[in-house]
Amino acid sequence: MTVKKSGGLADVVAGQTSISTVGKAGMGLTYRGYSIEDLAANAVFEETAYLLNYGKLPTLPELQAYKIKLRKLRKLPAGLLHILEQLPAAAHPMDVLRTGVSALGTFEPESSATDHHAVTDRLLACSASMLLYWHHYHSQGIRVDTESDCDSIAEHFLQLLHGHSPSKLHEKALDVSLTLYAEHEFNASTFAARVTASTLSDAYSSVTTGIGTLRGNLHGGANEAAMALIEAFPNPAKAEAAVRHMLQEKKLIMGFGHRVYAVRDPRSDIIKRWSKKLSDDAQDWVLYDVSERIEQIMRKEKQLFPNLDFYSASAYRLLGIPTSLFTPIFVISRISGWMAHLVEQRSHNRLIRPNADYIGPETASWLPIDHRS
Ligand SMILES: CC(=O)SCCNC(=O)CCNC(=O)[C@H](O)C(C)(C)COP(=O)(O)OP(=O)(O)OC[C@H]1O[C@@H](n2cnc3c(N)ncnc32)[C@H](O)[C@@H]1OP(=O)(O)O
Ligand SMILES: O=C([O-])CC(=O)C(=O)O
Repeated sequence: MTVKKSGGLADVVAGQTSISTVGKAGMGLTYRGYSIEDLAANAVFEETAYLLNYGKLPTLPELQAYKIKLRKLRKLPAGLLHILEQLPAAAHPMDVLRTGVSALGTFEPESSATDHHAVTDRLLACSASMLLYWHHYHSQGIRVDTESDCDSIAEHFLQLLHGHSPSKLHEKALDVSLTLYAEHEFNASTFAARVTASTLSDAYSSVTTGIGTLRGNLHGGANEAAMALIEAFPNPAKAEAAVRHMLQEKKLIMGFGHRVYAVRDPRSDIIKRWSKKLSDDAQDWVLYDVSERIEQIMRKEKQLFPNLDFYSASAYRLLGIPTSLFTPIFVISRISGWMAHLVEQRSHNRLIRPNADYIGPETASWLPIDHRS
């Protein structure tokens, strides 16, 4: 008999949501009722973010207006540029984004006069600007202009990173990835962001909470950890030997397993196909072949499947993205989900404050300081 592990709020229903379904038999992953497969195949990320935050798919004029609105919000305040310049070159980009979002909240605080959509739009539009302004300033001493006419967030990101327009294939690959990462019910970072919202805190605080929670390797940080693993191997045979050894040593293989999904993460199949397409385009299959071999071993030895983070790693590398920017891309996308949850939490708010089972010492008699050893 398998004994189920306790703890970590596993299997606890902590509230209701109408934003997405995760792991519901017969439904799969949906955002506001639309399947992730349909969204990845047909929607652009801005359409997905609109759906999550406005509760319906935009019409063509609404989508065009939304994209234009986001395009105009890419410029950063001078004070924030100054702060980004002061951050260390060795900082992790997740810390840079966490600090950047927090700082933006001081320059453009959410007030009763500002609706939450304004914060969502601003953060969606300018988080790539923050990240890549800091990146170029510290890696090359260049102050990049973060304003651009790029049509999409994906194009804006890749153009700012590489200094030239991405191919349509590259833009679409990143765009699909943003849609896949946008929302996932009560995952750890969203739940943490909702806890913050439940105290009636501001939207920047919720998003900052989300970033801090996403950063760890058991959550968003797994895409960077998966890359470190995959790129350590020159071929599938070496990967197989090393992963078998890691499993014997009871090590975690990042990018595998999931708290809610039991047999597959539906997003993984989609990003895996994009990883293959990008490998074919580059005529370079090493990362893909190594990844597939690791997937085979994990299925065979542990009955574990890749989650979204695993094939995102090779896909991002094929887009020429440095590993330390992988989890920040997750942030750029997940802002849409965090903000949709903040609004949902606020719409019927009650402070989130569970109980704990006390397992500490019985009442102790007070010990004066000179009696302590
Ligand atoms: C987009 C996302 O955030 S998806 C998640 C990204 N995170 C990762 O990929 C990190 C690697 N994966 C994991 O650590 C886990 O699978 C989690 C954190 C995602 C889920 O954790 P939990 O639901 O608590 O699963 P739990 O840790 O109890 O795993 C059950 C068993 O499978 C094993 N297991 C789970 N995932 C892995 C893995 N990736 N590699 C090796 N073994 C694993 C555990 O060691 C555990 O074995 P045990 O019962 O012998 O101790
Ligand atoms: O749902 C989870 O626990 C983690 C995850 O896949 C996500 O946040 O996308």
